[in-house]
Amino acid sequence: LPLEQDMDILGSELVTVQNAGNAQEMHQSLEKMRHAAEDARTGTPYTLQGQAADSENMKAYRAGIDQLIAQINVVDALAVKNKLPEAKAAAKKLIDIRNQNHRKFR
Ligand code: HEM
Repeated sequence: LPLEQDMDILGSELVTVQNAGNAQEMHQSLEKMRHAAEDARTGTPYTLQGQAADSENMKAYRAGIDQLIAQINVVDALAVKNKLPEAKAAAKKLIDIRNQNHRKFR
């Protein structure tokens, strides 16, 4: 998918994660977020168009996506243990990671 579409999926699924009424619902949205992030990892932001795939900026972009995937995995590990409040607390870090990376790459 185009990067914007992956980002739209991240955005709508993040809302579901934050408002999930049970851990299973949260888990399903986190799987969709992980899938969208993995696809976004293969894309190029508009701000970096024309830069080589192995440029420092593109490496930094993929490192930001990897940081997001790592935190998705932290949240999901809590969700599959049915620790909903802890998972929601850990999901707040997803927003910090989004904001930091949007400042750099969006
Ligand atoms: C949960 C985390 C995130 C959410 C909810 C999110 C959400 C969004 C949304 C809604 C957009 C606008 C898409 C549109 O124009 O339709 C966007 C754009 C963008 N985001 Fe994210 N984002 C997240 C994490 C990240 C991360 C980690 C990065 C980079 C490492 C990133 C890079 C970008 C870029 C570059 C754009 C502009 C689109 C482009 O250049 O093609 N985002 N994001």
